[in-house]
Amino acid sequence: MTGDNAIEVRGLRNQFGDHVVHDDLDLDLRRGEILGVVGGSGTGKSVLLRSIVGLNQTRHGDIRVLGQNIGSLTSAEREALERRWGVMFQDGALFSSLTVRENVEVPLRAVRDLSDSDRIGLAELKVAMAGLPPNANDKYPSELSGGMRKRAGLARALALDPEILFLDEPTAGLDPIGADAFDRLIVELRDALNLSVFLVTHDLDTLHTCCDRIAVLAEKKVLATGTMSEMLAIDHPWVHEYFHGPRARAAMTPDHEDA
Ligand SMILES: Nc1ncnc2c1ncn2[C@@H]1O[C@H](COP(=O)(O)OP(=O)(O)OP(=O)(O)O)[C@@H](O)[C@H]1O
Repeated sequence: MTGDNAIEVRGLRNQFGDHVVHDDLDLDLRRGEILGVVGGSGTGKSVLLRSIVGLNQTRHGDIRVLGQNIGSLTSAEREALERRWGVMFQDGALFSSLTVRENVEVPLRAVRDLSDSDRIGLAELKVAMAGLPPNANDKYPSELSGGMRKRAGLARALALDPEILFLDEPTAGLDPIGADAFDRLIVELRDALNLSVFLVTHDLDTLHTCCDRIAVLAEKKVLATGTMSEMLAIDHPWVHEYFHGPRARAAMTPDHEDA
């Protein structure tokens, strides 16, 4: 593990029955970068995210997060490490019976010696940082638009001042203007909070707007990592189709970037 990497995955194998999803997969997330993780449907992007945050039992391979091997932690060490990352799942994964502020308060309740008023104040701060108006605090998830629910999920992921932010398809289902605003927010938050961001996406615009590097999942491993211009030079059928196809060309046009 080098000090420059927030996450190091080595030799990861994930298998469900006889279906091998990952085989000998290596991946690094450098500190302070936004890494876009892309790949065809079913290539195991979500399984990879879930393996790193310990929601998927991995039989083979090493996963080190912030210098610690997640396979060999005591439950107290694991709990302490979990407080150093935040996860925003695709659907926001909010508790429907809690308001937005109460949802963000959930992880804060694990912090000892935090008074009720400080907890509420911190939760409201995170809601504002995620770009929601003050009146969103008292709303229930069912009263929010899809984009607002994603921002509420983001606020909860930021609750404990994480060092690493995991985002699973953050712009899926958003209209282009909402998606663009969300992409810019991710970059602003990374810059302001010095986050390292692991971002699973299908969205080429997000790759252009946000990501410092891209990791392509194919053939059960990370087939390539690099910048967008490095991706454009890769001679692999899926990679070429993805980065040179009609949607890629649209995402790269200057008019589109200025929109
Ligand atoms: N708990 C599980 N049990 C059995 N198979 C699973 C489980 N979780 C994931 N899989 C399988 O692992 C493969 C990878 O799933 P995953 O959701 O990671 O793909 P993905 O790359 O995120 O796809 P998409 O882009 O469509 O969201 C799929 O074939 C899926 O059916």
